Amino acid sequence: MKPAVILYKSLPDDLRAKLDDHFSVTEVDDISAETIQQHQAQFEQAQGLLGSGGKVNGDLLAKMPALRACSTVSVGYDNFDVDALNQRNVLLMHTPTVLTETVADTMMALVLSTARRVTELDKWVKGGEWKASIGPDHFGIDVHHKTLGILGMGRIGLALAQRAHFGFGMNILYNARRQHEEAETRFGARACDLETLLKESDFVCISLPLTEQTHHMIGAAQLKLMKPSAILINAGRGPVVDEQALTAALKDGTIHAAGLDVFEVEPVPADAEILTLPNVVALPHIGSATHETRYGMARDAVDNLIAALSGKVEKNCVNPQIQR
Ligand SMILES: NC(=O)C1=CN([C@@H]2O[C@H](COP(=O)(O)OP(=O)(O)OC[C@H]3O[C@@H](n4cnc5c(N)ncnc54)[C@H](OP(=O)(O)O)[C@@H]3O)[C@@H](O)[C@H]2O)C=CC1
Ligand SMILES: O=CC(=O)O
Repeated sequence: MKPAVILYKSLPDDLRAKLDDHFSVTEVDDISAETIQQHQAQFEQAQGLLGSGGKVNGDLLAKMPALRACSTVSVGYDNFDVDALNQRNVLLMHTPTVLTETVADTMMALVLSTARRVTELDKWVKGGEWKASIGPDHFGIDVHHKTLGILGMGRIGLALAQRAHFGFGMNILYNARRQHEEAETRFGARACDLETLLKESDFVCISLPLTEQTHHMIGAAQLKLMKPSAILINAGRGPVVDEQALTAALKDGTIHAAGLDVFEVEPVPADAEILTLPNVVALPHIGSATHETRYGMARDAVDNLIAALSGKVEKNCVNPQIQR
């Protein structure tokens, strides 16, 4: 008999067929308490769980006693209680690497669109406001040859550094827990403490995971250290930045602008004050959202679950130490 799995994200037809070849699949809309109650027997029997969004914590695990592996269609896994998974010997698989370049492209798009006011001026032109040659009121600021500080010099940070260094001749600063020799030798990146990075960067770019240590790593005190001309880009996770403090800093000129792909609450409420600010470029968490990359992530997530449930994990595992 094929192992039972719960699928809580729709997949392209060919990948769904591959999943069906290996498993007996129950597809659900989400992993809310209501859905679990509706499909109680299937959740109880499931050995695998594949999808993204929604919390996987002790409460859910208690309802899935047969679970052996989770496969998230994302690289970030802050939705998962890894300690609870470890206690139950449940493998957690994720999709690093496949999305790295695409997310770095998105970050560079936020750098350019905030600095050159692309979305603001697009609205202005389409609103019929362009009636004469533009003057300083509509000027932006240069990106090339400025200093770009990266918080989190992992896979995505490195890909961003490559673009900024080779594409735009930028100086690169970074802050991480350990030294990243590749970034230093290939892109001339300089490791520095958070305070120095905030003080010296023209662009502060966040590609950090959300953890207890990174939660609100950027708050009012940190924003005050930044240059008034500086721009904050966040494509890591919303709660790494205190959004209320950021809103205040953008309103009172503590910093110049922000480009945000992620928010403390997602979807960001339509009446959030931060969305009313002209110096904010807001995106709906599209870091990896291209057809090619989203397909690649779904493909990897399916392969990851097959590997995990057949005892053949070689990569993409968050907690390989618990392999039985
Ligand atoms: N907006 C979007 O759509 C997307 C967002 N993301 C987010 O980007 C994050 C990063 O992805 P990726 O680059 O692949 O991950 P990596 O694990 O490769 O990189 C994470 C980096 O963060 C650093 N870091 C972690 N904790 C701390 C800390 N407390 N202080 C300083 N540095 C820290 C790590 O430091 P060290 O190297 O020293 O260990 C590492 O350099 C994901 O976890 C996810 O949250 C990812 C994909 C898409
Ligand atoms: O936010 C997206 C991810 O893959 O993590």
